[in-house]
This record gives sequence, structure tokens and C-alpha cells, in this order.
Amino acid sequence: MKATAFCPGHITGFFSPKRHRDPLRSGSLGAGICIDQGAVTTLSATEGNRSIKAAVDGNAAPVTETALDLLLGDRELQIRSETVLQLPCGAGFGTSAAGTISAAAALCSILSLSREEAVRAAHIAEIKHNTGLGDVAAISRCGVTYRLKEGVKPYGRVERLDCTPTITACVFKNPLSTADILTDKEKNKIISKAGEKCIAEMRRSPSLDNLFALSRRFTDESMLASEEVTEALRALGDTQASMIMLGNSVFALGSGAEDILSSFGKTFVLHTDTTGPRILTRTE
Ligand SMILES: Nc1ncnc2c1ncn2[C@@H]1O[C@H](COP(=O)(O)OP(=O)(O)O)[C@@H](O)[C@H]1O
Ligand SMILES: CC(C)(COP(=O)(O)O)[C@@H](O)C(=O)O
Repeated sequence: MKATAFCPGHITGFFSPKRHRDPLRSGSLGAGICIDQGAVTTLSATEGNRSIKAAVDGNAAPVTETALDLLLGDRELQIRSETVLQLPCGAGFGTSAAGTISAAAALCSILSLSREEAVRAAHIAEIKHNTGLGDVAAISRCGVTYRLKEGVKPYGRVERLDCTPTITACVFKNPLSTADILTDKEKNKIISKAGEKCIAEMRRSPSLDNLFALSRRFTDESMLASEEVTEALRALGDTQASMIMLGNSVFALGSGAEDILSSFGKTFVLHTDTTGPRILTRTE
């Protein structure tokens, strides 16, 4: 059996890590936008000795393999999974989450497991590998969201804003490793403090304007911005824009920012995804 699934990516504007012993309860508070480009995975399951092999753009995919292993249980099946990313990885588009969810959703469709199970397995894998905290929860809710309680269902709480903005993103040369930042104790302290203040403010007054304003405040306070990020944001002037967490990249409201941003790096015009992960094709 074969299934192909798509999963949207996710841009985080600000976040505050929240870790617990149970990965399902762990994650982050924060806010971000689900985008209409992400990952497409084609996965096949054939009878034979239990084995799992997953690749993302031809490279090894340990995060995906962790999720597929959880879902497969003790079934004697050979699983082959190939993910194609539509956006660069390490740029804060949640590619590890999108890649893993799309593979998990494809396997769940073949095994007649629910979408919730795909989400849970992908979240556990992201937490385990430190490649993401809140992306899976946000993507499973889709749209523009803010996260008031960390983790996935039944523990997490993700609220949605009633808007579907178009975004221009710009990616600079050197990628930023999410795992490197998330495992740095000093950086985590600064991020947590800055993120807590932003989510408290967002809870008081949830809006797209505030998402951008608070993301910008978080960019200033978290001290994660590279020189390119700082320069690009300066060049954008009054345009609502901020750093993409956690990437060496920025996002701006609307498609008008493309002219300015294209002189800094590779640009992408992205739309809000409000459908979430989905199966594209299935064959017996
Ligand atoms: N599904 C996946 N499984 C394993 N590794 C992945 C997966 N997707 C991306 N990666 C790897 O993770 C790293 C980037 O992850 P991360 O910094 O979290 O990117 P992003 O900001 O796009 O989520 C890269 O080294 C990439 O090759
Ligand atoms: C910001 C991040 C911790 C990582 O995001 P990415 O680099 O896109 O995987 C995200 O998962 C979040 O909690 O908001």
C-alpha cells in the first residue's frame, strides 16, 4: 500500500519553551502562522520483516523514523518513506515538523489510525530530537494561532485568530540549527523570559497586529538575530515584520515586501494554510 500526504509548514514569531517529563505535555507557548508550503511524503508499506527507512530530500531522517517507529508498533511491515521539502530547512519554517507529520499521516492512513495519532507521534519525535516544540501543535490546529498551553491534545491549548494573511519570507545564507539553540541553557533562559512576556500580552489582546508587534519585541529581547536579520528589518522600515523563529530569516506582512527583501536573500510569498495536514493520494 502506498499513500502520499502533504503537511503545511509553520512560522513561529515568538515562543517560550515548556518542558515536562511527558513529551505529550511538553512544547512551547507562542504564536505563529501555518503556511501553504511545507512537505510532501510518499510512504509505502509492504509485507516482510519489520523495517523502517525514511529520507528527507534524499538525506537520513531520524525524526521521521522515530515517529514512524512509534506508529508501527510490532506490525511486521517494511516501511519506506520519502519526503520532499518545499521550503529550505533550518530557516524556521518547521520543516522537521512538516516532514514528520506528513510521513506519520501517510502511515496512519495505511494503518487506519486516526490523524490524532499521527500528530502525537510527530510531536513526541520533535520533542525527543529537539527539532521543534510548538510546531506540531500549531500545524494540527492550522491557520494563525497562539498557544496558551504547551503540548498536543489532550494537554495543549491552541487558539486561532480569524485572519489569513499573505506573508513574504526571506531566507539568508547560513541556516540556524533549532536543536543547537534549544539545547543551550543560557539562550533558553533569555528566550523563556522574553517569550513569557509576549504570550501574556497576546492573551490580553490577541490580534494579527499584536502578533507582529510582539514577535518584533521578542526578536529584540531574545538576542537571536543575525546581522542580516537586523539589517533586513531596518530596511523594511514601518512594514510589519520580524525574525522567523528559529531561522536565519525574516517574515513580513503582505507581498509588497518582496522588492526590498529580494536584495537580502531568497524570498518566498506564502499564504496562510487553514486546512492542515492531508492525504493527497492512496493506492492499494
Ligand atoms: N523529518 C526530518 N527528520 C530528520 N531530520 C530532519 C527532518 N526534517 C529536517 N531535518 C533536519 O533537521 C535540520 C533542520 O531542522 P530545524 O532547524 O528544526 O529546521 P526548521 O527550522 O526548518 O524546522 C536539518 O539538518 C535537516 O536536515
Ligand atoms: C521555534 C520552535 C522551537 C522551532 O521552530 P523551527 O525552527 O521552525 O523548527 C518552534 O517549534 C516553536 O516552539 O514555536
